[in-house]
Amino acid sequence: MADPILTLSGVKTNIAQYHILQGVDLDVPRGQVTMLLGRNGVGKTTTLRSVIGLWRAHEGTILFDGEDITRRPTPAIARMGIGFVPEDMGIFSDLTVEENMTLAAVSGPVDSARLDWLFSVFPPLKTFWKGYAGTLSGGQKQMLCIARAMIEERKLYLIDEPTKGLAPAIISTMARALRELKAQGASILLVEQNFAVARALGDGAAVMDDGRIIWAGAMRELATDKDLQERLMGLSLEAS
Ligand SMILES: Nc1ncnc2c1ncn2[C@@H]1O[C@H](COP(=O)(O)OP(=O)(O)OP(=O)(O)O)[C@@H](O)[C@H]1O
Repeated sequence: MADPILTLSGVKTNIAQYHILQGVDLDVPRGQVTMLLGRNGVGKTTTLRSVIGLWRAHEGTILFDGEDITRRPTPAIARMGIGFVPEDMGIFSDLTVEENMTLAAVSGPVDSARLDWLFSVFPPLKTFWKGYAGTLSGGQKQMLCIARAMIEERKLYLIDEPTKGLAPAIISTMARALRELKAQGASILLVEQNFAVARALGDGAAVMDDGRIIWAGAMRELATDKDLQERLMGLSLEAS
């Protein structure tokens, strides 16, 4: 692949005594949306957390934009241009939406043009700007979580199950936001269980099983091949 933005080679990550990642090889192309798929518990979240340094890979290498980030501390990795949206959202309930967003802008004051763009994609953030994040609905909290990662331009976004438990209208809002992010030139690695969303947004897909990538290719190839889906994930994604 020509010059991927992120490359994992033979990444092994242990959590306590468990060998969770058992040699992950993955290329994330520049300017594309790559879907990380697979059954529950196969290591998708652990892969994202290993990239950003919240778990430490004990073997293998992780290259971001040509630089080895395998042993760098998380803040240094983030500063190089990686935004991370964790599955548990990680917002501050006791702070306002404004305070949550301001804290997320680590390199200086919030850029007003970027904020206007985020308000246009996530209108409730403008409506509840002075409200406490803890009082937002589940969907609004997820918008805030993603908007925090987007408040500054990043080269790569790692996003863990952004549509989990959300209503269809909010899923559409999320999808639009991610499309706009990609249109701005960002690369995205997205864990997504909702295959309709994965198919609509993904350029490429990588499927994990048991701590390894067992298939990688074009999303359209996976989306049109039910046998492949069943073989890779043991179920028809069309049905999910
Ligand atoms: N803090 C932890 N302590 C012990 N085991 C953990 C911990 N976090 C994750 N694991 C285990 O690591 C394995 C991979 O988990 P991970 O969250 O990466 O999977 P996943 O593919 O993202 O699954 P899901 O779709 O359910 O989030 C699972 O067996 C899980 O139980």
